[in-house]
Amino acid sequence: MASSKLCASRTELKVLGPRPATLTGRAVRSSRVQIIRRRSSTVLCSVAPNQVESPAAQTFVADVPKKTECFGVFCTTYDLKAEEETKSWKSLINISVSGAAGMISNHLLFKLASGEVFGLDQPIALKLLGSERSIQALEGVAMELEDSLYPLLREVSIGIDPYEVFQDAEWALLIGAKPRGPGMERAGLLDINGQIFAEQGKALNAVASRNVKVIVVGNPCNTNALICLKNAPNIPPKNFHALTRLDENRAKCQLALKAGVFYDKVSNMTIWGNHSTTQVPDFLNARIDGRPVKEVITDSKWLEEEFTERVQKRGGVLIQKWGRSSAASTAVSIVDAMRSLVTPTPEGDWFSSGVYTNGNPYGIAEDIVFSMPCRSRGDGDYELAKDVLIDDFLRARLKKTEAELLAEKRCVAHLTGEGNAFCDLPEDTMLPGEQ
Ligand SMILES: NC(=O)C1=CN([C@@H]2O[C@H](COP(=O)(O)OP(=O)(O)OC[C@H]3O[C@@H](n4cnc5c(N)ncnc54)[C@H](OP(=O)(O)O)[C@@H]3O)[C@@H](O)[C@H]2O)C=CC1
Ligand SMILES: O=C([O-])CC(=O)C(=O)O
Repeated sequence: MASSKLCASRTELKVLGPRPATLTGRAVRSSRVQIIRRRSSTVLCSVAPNQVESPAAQTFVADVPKKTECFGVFCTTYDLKAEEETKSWKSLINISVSGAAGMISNHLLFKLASGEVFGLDQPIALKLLGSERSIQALEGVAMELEDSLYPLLREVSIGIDPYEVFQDAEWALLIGAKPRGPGMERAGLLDINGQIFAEQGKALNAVASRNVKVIVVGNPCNTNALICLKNAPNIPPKNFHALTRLDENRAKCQLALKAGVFYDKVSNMTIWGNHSTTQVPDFLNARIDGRPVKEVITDSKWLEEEFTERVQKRGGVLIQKWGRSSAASTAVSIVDAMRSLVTPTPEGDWFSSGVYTNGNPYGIAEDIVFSMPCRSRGDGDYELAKDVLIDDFLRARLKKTEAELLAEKRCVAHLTGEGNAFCDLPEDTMLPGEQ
């Protein structure tokens, strides 16, 4: 049962729906209870016993609705067990998405709603986070979701307060972030976006499911994920991921092209390190048709130089051609990343994800978010892959991307609760999409 935080105006409280019913064994849900409109601009929130008040809640003054609201057709009350088709469905899961009015989300939300990640017996609720800047656009997104008539999409709500939108989230897909503009140093981007992810980490810590799985997409995603998890001490750090699956997919495609095979023949593809141009696509451990890549592609110079750089800079080349950054393929890779956590990894294979380093077997520095090879039993959790080779070439590359992440970490110490920031980035390295 989705809970709702009762947030009312000082002068008037208008509940447009019935209170939520808690029926043992029956999945009756009512989103309508979440619609509480206010007439005055000063808002006071009365917090239900199991809920936490947003720090900003008492002082918020704006015309934009702050309260997360169910949208249109998704405000109807329904009983998931009432009809034959839905009787066998699993209980609904809550997915919160930030940057929901952005380009990546515009692909991703429709994939989630279609059942691509969780299957055709898994109803979902989408809780969309926007901002005052994007709230109108977000309504447009919600209208398109309405018009798509997805059977599995049972609830959609929109809001601008992470403390509302992340309530009971079982998945949090953190996509919204300020893009790096002309002349902006990476350090500046780290600080601006880091503040967004510190705030969202606090909100997740306060109101999300204790077992929420968090995938950070907004760049610089590794360090944003580190900031987020440090601000969410009540959620296991292992639950946080930085998206490097797009890089993995890009690397598989390049190897397939070079080997003259279809990309489903490429396995064991690790992206190590940072989602930046220091990332390391690992051709030592990857396989083509079950054979080590180096046996199939004997051109070492191509592997060490051209392949590596192509993957590292793929995003930038795409922006040059397309005039905007990868949105569709990023959305696909988010679906891949989620599916990899909820379905068992095929025997002998693995997938890449930026995860918290805490006792890793590869000699990577601890206490950063570093992309590594992972395997899952399909229960949402993962373990690091064993049987991974590391030679001198790979070790040197790992050290470079590790140094970058350690420097990024020092740059955001003020946001992770580790003292004063000291920003000495080794060089102003780029995001994959930057020129
Ligand atoms: N890890 C990966 O593999 C990849 C990561 N990315 C990253 O994903 C993120 C989103 O990309 P995409 O959807 O294309 O981006 P969009 O430009 O479409 O923006 C997404 C959302 O970010 C928020 N945003 C935009 N501008 C600002 C701003 N000036 N300040 C604060 N927030 C802002 C907005 O949400 P709102 O106003 O609602 O807050 C916006 O809807 C970017 O950081 C991008 O670099 C992209 C591709 C791959
Ligand atoms: O730099 C960006 O915004 C895009 C990006 O991460 C990528 O294409 O990998």
